[in-house]
Amino acid sequence: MTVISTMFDSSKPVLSAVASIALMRTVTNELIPREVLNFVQSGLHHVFRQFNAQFTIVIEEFQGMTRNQVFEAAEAYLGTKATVSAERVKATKSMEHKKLSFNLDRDEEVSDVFEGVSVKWKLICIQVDSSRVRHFDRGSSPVSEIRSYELTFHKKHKNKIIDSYLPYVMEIAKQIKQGIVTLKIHSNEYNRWCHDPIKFNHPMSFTTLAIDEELQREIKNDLDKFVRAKEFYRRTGKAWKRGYLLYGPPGTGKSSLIAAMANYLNYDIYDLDLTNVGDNKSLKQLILSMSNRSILVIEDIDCSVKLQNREEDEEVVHNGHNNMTLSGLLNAVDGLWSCCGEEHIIVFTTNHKDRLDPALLRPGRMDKQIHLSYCNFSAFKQLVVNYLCITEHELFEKIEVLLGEVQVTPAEIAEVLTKDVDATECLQDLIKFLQAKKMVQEESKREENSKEEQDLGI
Ligand SMILES: Nc1ncnc2c1ncn2[C@@H]1O[C@H](COP(=O)(O)OP(=O)(O)OP(=O)(O)O)[C@@H](O)[C@H]1O
Ligand SMILES: [Mg+2]
Repeated sequence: MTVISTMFDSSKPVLSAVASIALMRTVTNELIPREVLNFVQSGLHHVFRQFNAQFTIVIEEFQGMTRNQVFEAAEAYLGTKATVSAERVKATKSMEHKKLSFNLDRDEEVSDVFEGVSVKWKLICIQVDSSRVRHFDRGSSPVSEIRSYELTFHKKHKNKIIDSYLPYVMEIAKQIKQGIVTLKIHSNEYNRWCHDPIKFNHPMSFTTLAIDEELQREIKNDLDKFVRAKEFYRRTGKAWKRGYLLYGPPGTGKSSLIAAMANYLNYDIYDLDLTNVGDNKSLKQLILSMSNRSILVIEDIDCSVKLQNREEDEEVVHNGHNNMTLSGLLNAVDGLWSCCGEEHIIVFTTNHKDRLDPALLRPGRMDKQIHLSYCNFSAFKQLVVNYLCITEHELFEKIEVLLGEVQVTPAEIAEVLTKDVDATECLQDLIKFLQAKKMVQEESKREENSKEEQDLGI
């Protein structure tokens, strides 16, 4: 008994351990058969090897004064796991977030499995004298604890964890962040963006947008490719931006498509009113102050300021208070994109593509030109789902024929479909509306033809 108490004498841990091992060896060598001893020893050896085979990555919250992005990502990612496997979590919700979020509490552990590999996360918090802490939390108040995550796993999976798991955590965190942050729409007040952007609550999405199915698929694929192409843009030295020109008659869904794009990508919108911009320098400032992952929208580019005629650029174009030029616009846009800012989409809209200066349409400037046209049957069916909640009706056949003969915008159809609560009555009204429109369009076509014939002297 005396020996055992010496063994655990904490003042002499090394000597005690050596003494106890020697004693145990003597005792066991005499009492336990050699084979059993070998077996036990190899088992213990295996256990120790297993124990030592753990590898730990420490992810500190701050790198100097800036917050470590890996820590932020881990925090968001583990928030989704915490309620499942931790025993104590913290719940938070701020004004700008839609949902509750959960975080690990101090010293809590969460396990995770990635492609068959088990890992363990632990939040370590060390209390420190706040006067000695050199970094600040987001609200700029001194923090009194240093936080870090420890990510532990078997050594043999080191490459997989570093090359695949951590990038996966970063990606998931990004998606989570997108899901909880509400979108904003910024508008310019003369030469600067308003301080208080408005919450962007437009319900339009690619599910409710009534455009041709094929076109919709094409646009979504294009956006997906753009978002995934960071590496491509970096490798090719191109700025990570994409320009869209949306053109078509009023009421065909250009603004609705912009809303659907913003909701799809979770990008803020910067709605730039060019008539409100003083000069080229202010325009450049406005574009430079946009945040990453956002859509710059310039609606009705053909009529917002007098930019159509490039020759006039040589002189300054005066539009009331506006001293802005087309070259100014193009330079601001290209200048920004070639040096700073990431994941920017710019959308110009117009009802009259033919009135635009070719410089605006040059390849590389507008990467994609999207024609939003009159309503076809596939777009009509989407509108009916939106407004009447039906997918089939006996009157559809008749409407399909009429839609092939009449130029009608989704906005016009939407208006008719909201007039009545009864689906059949709405569709009957729509048929009447389309028939009347058909007559008017045929009449004006006849007039046009006879005018042409007169001009040609037939
Ligand atoms: N393709 C569409 N899908 C669903 N709704 C549409 C569509 N097009 C138009 N609408 C309906 O019509 C309204 C007006 O459409 P929107 O403002 O998108 O047209 P626009 O092409 O931007 O017109 P403008 O050229 O006058 O700016 C929308 O609020 C929406 O209710
Ligand atoms: Mg519009």
